[in-house]
Amino acid sequence: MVRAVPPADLKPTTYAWHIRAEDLRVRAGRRMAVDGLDLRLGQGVHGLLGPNGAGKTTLIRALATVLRPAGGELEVLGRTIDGRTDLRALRERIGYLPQELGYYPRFTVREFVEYLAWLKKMDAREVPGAVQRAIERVGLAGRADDRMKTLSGGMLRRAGIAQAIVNDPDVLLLDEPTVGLDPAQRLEFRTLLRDLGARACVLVSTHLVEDVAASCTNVVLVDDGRLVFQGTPEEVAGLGDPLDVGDSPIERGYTALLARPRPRREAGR
Ligand SMILES: Nc1ncnc2c1ncn2[C@@H]1O[C@H](COP(=O)(O)OP(=O)(O)OP(=O)(O)O)[C@@H](O)[C@H]1O
Repeated sequence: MVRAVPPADLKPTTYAWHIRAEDLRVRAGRRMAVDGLDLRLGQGVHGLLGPNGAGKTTLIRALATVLRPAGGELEVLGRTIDGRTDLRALRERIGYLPQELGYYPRFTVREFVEYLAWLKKMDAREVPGAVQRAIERVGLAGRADDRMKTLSGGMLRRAGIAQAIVNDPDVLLLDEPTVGLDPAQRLEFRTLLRDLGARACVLVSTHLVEDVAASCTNVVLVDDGRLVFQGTPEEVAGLGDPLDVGDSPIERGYTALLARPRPRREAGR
């Protein structure tokens, strides 16, 4: 059967921002976990910070087109994310590491990354080389032909990062990628992030404020489903004072930002 391609999918898309959200609302279960969020992100590495339950995972799932917005506007690579847009072509240009990675335990690392490359409709001739490169970039070349079920937690995280980057995405969404990585791997991951951010828009959620200081060009702080602050790590570091809780200037700045009084929500929102 020949599928009619909607005209919007044939049009070349131009966009000012890789990600643009206006008054975005996204439900997680029955809760409006993202509730009135405005955000504009371009190329670079954006560190997504916020306390537990702030809405980071829900935001990332909406950007990955897993969750559909309940209100407001969301555009990724110039495509509107709503119930009407065909998202297939867009998904092929997004890399996504979910907080909880699903995989077949009997797949090898190579098969796992190949499978995801296939789902992203990569050109079959390019797949073997792209898979090998992605596995090398996350430092798993020595385990490429081992089954997923034999990997440690940190190695699984790295396999997850490999599948997210295999298609050289324009938007890369990484939900807590450094969980389980040992200190040497975290340092290598910072270098990888900087490298990826040189051409793509990378959004990486983490609780490790120090990682953001070391590898991100931009800090995005959310709390209670809304954007609280967006700026450089240096700006965050400049906001703290010695009495704020934290072991480093950026940690103290982060604490100070979260403690700032914020406008109340309107009734009914
Ligand atoms: N499936 C769900 N059903 C109901 N509530 C949910 C569901 N998923 C998330 N929530 C709620 O939505 C809010 C935002 O959750 P989310 O996981 O997006 O936050 P987060 O910033 O990623 O948190 P963490 O740092 O703990 O991972 C929280 O109050 C959470 O309890």
